[in-house]
Amino acid sequence: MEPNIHLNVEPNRLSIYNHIQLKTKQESLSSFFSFTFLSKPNIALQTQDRGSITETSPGSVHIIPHHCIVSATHKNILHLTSFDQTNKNNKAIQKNTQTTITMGEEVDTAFVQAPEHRPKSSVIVAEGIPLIDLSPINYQNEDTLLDSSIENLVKEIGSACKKWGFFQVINHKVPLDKRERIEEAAKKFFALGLEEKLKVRRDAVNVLGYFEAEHTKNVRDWKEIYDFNVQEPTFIPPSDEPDDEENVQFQWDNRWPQNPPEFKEACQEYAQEVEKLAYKLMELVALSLGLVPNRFRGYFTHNTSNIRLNHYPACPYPHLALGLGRHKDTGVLTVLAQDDTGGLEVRRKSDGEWIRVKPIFNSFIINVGDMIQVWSNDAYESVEHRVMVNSEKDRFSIPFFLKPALYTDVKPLEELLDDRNPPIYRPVNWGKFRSARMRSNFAKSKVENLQIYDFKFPSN
Ligand SMILES: O=C(O)CCC(=O)C(=O)O
Ligand SMILES: [Fe+2]
Repeated sequence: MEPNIHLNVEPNRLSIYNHIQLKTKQESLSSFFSFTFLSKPNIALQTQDRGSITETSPGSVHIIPHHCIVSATHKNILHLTSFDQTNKNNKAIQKNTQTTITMGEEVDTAFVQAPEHRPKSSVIVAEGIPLIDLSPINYQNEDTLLDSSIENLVKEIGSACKKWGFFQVINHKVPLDKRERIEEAAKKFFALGLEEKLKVRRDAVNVLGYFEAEHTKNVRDWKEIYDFNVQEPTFIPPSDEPDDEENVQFQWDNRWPQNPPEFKEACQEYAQEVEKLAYKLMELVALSLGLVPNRFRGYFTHNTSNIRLNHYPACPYPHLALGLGRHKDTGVLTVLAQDDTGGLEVRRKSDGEWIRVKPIFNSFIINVGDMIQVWSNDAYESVEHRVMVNSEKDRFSIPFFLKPALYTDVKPLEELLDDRNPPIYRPVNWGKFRSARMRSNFAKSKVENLQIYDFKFPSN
C-alpha cells in the first residue's frame, strides 16, 4: 500500500509558529518519514510515541517513525519523503511520496531577549517569598489599625519588605466571588477577535484600554493587556504651571469595551475590594517603618491607581521570549492576583537569582514599588521581577497598582531621617515620572527609560 503524508498545518494564534502533524495512512511500523531541511536550523521534531525532541541542522536527513509533530521556530523549507519499507522475497521495496512545504514564520526578533536575560531551563522554587496570614487585622473593627495586637504581623511585613520586597498574603478579606468574576470577564474579553479589542486600544493620547504591543526595556513582551483606572474621573495634573507640557499630554478616561456586557461592573467591584486591602497593607507598612498607621493616606485622595488585566498566550519559543521583561513597579504597592499557571519570577536580593513564585489558591502577591523605596529612603527596595511564558498554557494575572496623585512630590519621609540617615533622593514628581515611563512602553526607544536611581543624589 502506498503511504500517504497527511499534513495538518495549525498556525499559532499569533501566527508566528506552525505545528505540522504528519501521519502515514496505514500507520504500520514499517512506514517512515525522511526529512531534508533546506533552510535554517531550529526545527524541533517530536515523535508522538516517544515524545523526544531533536534539534536539527540544515541539510540533515532524519528517519523517524510513522507519526510525528514537526514544529518550526524559523521559516523553513522542508522536503518531506514518506516511505514504506516492506520486505518481499527478501527484497526491500521502498515506495515514496514526496512533498515540499514551507512552514513557520520567522521568529519575530522584537520578542527575543538578549541571551543573558533569557529564562533558564531550571527553575528555583525552593525557598519562596514569605507567606503572611492577615487574619490578625480581621479582628479589628477600627478604621485604622491598633498597633498592640498585631505586633508580630507588623514585624513579618517589615522583614519581608526588607529581605524580599515581595510577600504573599492569605486571609485578606477580598471576596473570592469578586475575584472570580473579574477573572472570567478578562478571559472573555481577551477571547474576542482582535478587531473588537482594538476598538478600545490605548494610543499615545488615550493611555487606558487595550494594548498588545507593550515593550519592557526595549524588548516586546509576549502578552496583551487591558488597563483601567480605579478612580474616575478627577485628574489633578502634575504641576500647576499651565504651560507645562506634562499637563496636557494624556487622556485618562477609562475606555470600557461593550463585550462582555458584565465587564465594567466586574472590574469596578473588584477594584473597590482590592483597593481596601491595599490601604490596609499601607497601614501595616507604615507601622513597620515606625510611622503612624495612616501616614500615607493623604497621598491617595486623588490617586492614580490602576488595574491591569494581563493575558500571556502560550508561546512557541518560551526559551527566547518573556511574558514581561525584568522591571520594577513604579508605583507605591502592587497587589497581584495570579492564576494557577505560574510564571512570575522575583530577583532574590541575597544573590540575584530568579525565584519562581508558586501560585497559592486565593492568595495575593504584594510588592513594594519605587515610591515606597523613596519614602523609606531605601529601607524597603522595589525589587525586579519578570514573567516567563510556556508553550502549553495561557496565563492570566491581575495586578492592582496603588499610585499617588499626579501632583505628589515623593521624597524621603522626614520622620525617618537623621544625621546618620540623610535623604538619598531628590523629590520625584509622580506625574512626571509616570509620564516619562509610559512613553517608553509603546515602542522601542534609543535611550534606557528613566529609573528611580536617576533621582539619587550623587554619592561621594
Ligand atoms: O503577571 C504577573 O505575574 C506580573 C505582572 C507584573 O509584574 C506587572 O504587570 O507589573
Ligand atoms: Fe510588575
